This record gives sequence, structure tokens and C-alpha cells, in this order.
Amino acid sequence: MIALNTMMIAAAFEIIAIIFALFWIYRVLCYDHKNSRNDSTIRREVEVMPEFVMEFPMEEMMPEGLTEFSWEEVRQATNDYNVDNLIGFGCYGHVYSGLIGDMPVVIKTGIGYRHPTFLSEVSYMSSKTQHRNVVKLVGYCYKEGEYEVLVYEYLIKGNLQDYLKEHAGLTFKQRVSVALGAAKGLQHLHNLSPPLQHKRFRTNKVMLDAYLNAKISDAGMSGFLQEIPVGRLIFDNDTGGSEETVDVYSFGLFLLELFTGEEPQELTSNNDIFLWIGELMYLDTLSDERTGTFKRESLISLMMIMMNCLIYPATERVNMDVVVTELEKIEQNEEVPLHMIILPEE
Ligand SMILES: Nc1ncnc2c1ncn2[C@@H]1O[C@H](COP(=O)(O)OP(=O)(O)OP(=O)(O)O)[C@@H](O)[C@H]1O
Repeated sequence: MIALNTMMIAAAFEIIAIIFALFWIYRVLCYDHKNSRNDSTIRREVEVMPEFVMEFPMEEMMPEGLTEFSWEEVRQATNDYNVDNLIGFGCYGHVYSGLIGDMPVVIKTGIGYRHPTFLSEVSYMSSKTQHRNVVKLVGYCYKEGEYEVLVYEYLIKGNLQDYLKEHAGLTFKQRVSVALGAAKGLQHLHNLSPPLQHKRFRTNKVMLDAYLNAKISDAGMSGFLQEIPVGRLIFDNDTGGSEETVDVYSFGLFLLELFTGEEPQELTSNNDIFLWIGELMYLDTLSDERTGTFKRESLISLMMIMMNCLIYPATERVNMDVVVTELEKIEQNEEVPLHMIILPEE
């Protein structure tokens, strides 16, 4: 028993040493001093950013490729806004599940909020968020000054945060695949021109379909929510970054929650980040019980990605292209070679 403990502690120290070494090598090699701005510059940018910036074209246009549902269709789909169909209360309004025809949908009712540019916002949102890892906006229902409703595809396994609580036995490989799906969704948003930031990315903004494919929800919603006079929403993530680096930071926290099953803590320095990421070493020693087997180098690569997402100053953070590439490598590393798959006998 003592020997086992000593081995576990030695393994833990070995991993810490490797991570620190890799991290410092990375910093020396990759830090772009010329183009870097320090954190206080970025903080100032966040402070002076106008609160109600609109990120979508202002001219009114009819949303293309979206279905316009009637008030009656929405009323029937929600069983007359029956409490049994109510699945949550979001910042935007009440959220219902229901069926329109035979299509399962999620209906977000923005009643009470008045967006004079609703149609152009919806149009913009839909055109920018068409990706297999982004929850699909299928339609809307709108009458100026009276009601506004967004209709999304329904993802049967709900949000990742709740799913993790009920499925602690999700394997390492499944978690990597969820992480990769979510990363690709964010990568798509960030690579748009101009880039679209999610701004409220976290585990409850990632939905899962029946096959555990991850899709980001509320992409492009920040424009809507900025108009709601609740200060908390605007700079939900004041972790010292602006533009896409805020989402990248959130993605680092998302990974920590996904792989530890614990809610993210407040991390205010690189030291805090090291300490929490270090906790992942327990996954190494407990691998069989909690998350199935996986290779140690995959865990180390994952910890490196987390560190590079969470690092201060924000200008040193990686972008989502790098995150996707690195997660793909981990996924391939965890793949069972074809010749090792034993097929059941006929
Ligand atoms: N497309 C979807 N498929 C399945 N469930 C969904 C979908 N969209 C939202 N939900 C669920 O509906 C509930 C409300 O979601 P919503 O995103 O509107 O608000 P929230 O995340 O609870 O809060 P916030 O307003 O801060 O975003 C959550 O339980 C969420 O998981």
C-alpha cells in the first residue's frame, strides 16, 4: 500500500515537472513580444467598450432560410404554454420544449422584451450560425411590439452541465469528443468575418444530441441580451480579455469542468491555474474507475491546452484553430487501431 502511494506521488510529481517544462518552453518559443499588449491594456478596452454595441447590420430584412411560425403554431406546440412544457427560464425569457408538426423544438419566448430590429438580428444570427456544432435556429414568430419568439432544434440530451452531473462515468474518450465538437463550434464563430464572440460560453451553453454530438447554444444571442438592462450579462466574464480571448478563457474553464466534473473556480493568476489543472493528475491515478483507460500523454496534452486557454495575459492565449488541432491529435491518439478491434463472432 505504502509502495503504491509512493508510486502515485512520484507519478504526480513527474507530470507536474513535465507540464512546467513544456509550459516554459512554449512561453519562450511562442511569446510574440512585439505584438503583445499587456493585460491592463485589455482590461481598459473592456471597460471602455460601449455597453450596447450592436453587432449585426441595422437595416431591416426578412430572415432567409428560416420558417416564420404563426402565434397559433407556437401556442399549440407549447400546449398553450403549459407548465409541463416549460424547461427553463433563461435571460431572454421562458423556454419551452414542444412539437411543431413532428419536429421537436425548443421555443424561447422573448415576450416582455422589445427588439425593434428583431428580424434583422434573427437574420444575422441564422446566417452566421449554420454549423454542425452550433444549435440550429429553425424559425421565429414575431409581431412588432407584441411578441417575439425564437424556435431552435431540440437536443435530446440537454445541456452538458446537467448531463455531467448525471453521468459521472462518461469516458475520457467521450469527453474528448464532446470537447472537440464544442471547440469546432467556437472555431466557426471566431473565424467568421467579422468574428462572432459567444461571450457566455460554458458547459450549460453546450447541448448534446442523442449521439453525444456537442452543439453550442445561444450563438449570436449576445446582441439581443445586451439590450436587456442587466449589467451582469454584459461582462459576465471579466477575466481580463476582450474579443475572442474571453471565449478562449471560457473554453479553458469548460475543459476543466468537463474533465474533472467540478464547477469552475475563480482563477485570478497563473498560479491558481496551475494548481487546479494539477488536480487532473488524479484522473491519471483513478483512470479505470472514473473515466476508463486513456494514455498519459493525452492527459498531458489536454492539460497543456487548458493552460494555453487560461493563461494571463490574455494576448498569449491560443486561438480556437490551435485548440481544435490539438484536440484532434488527442482524439487520434486515443483511437483503437483497427487491427486491434476484436469483432464478435458470427
Ligand atoms: N436546443 C435545446 N435543446 C434542449 N434543451 C435546451 C435547448 N436550448 C436550451 N435548452 C435548455 O433550456 C433551459 C433554458 O436554457 P437557456 O439557455 O435559455 O437559459 P439558461 O442557460 O438556463 O440561462 P441563461 O439565460 O443565463 O442563458 C436549459 O435547461 C437548457 O439546457
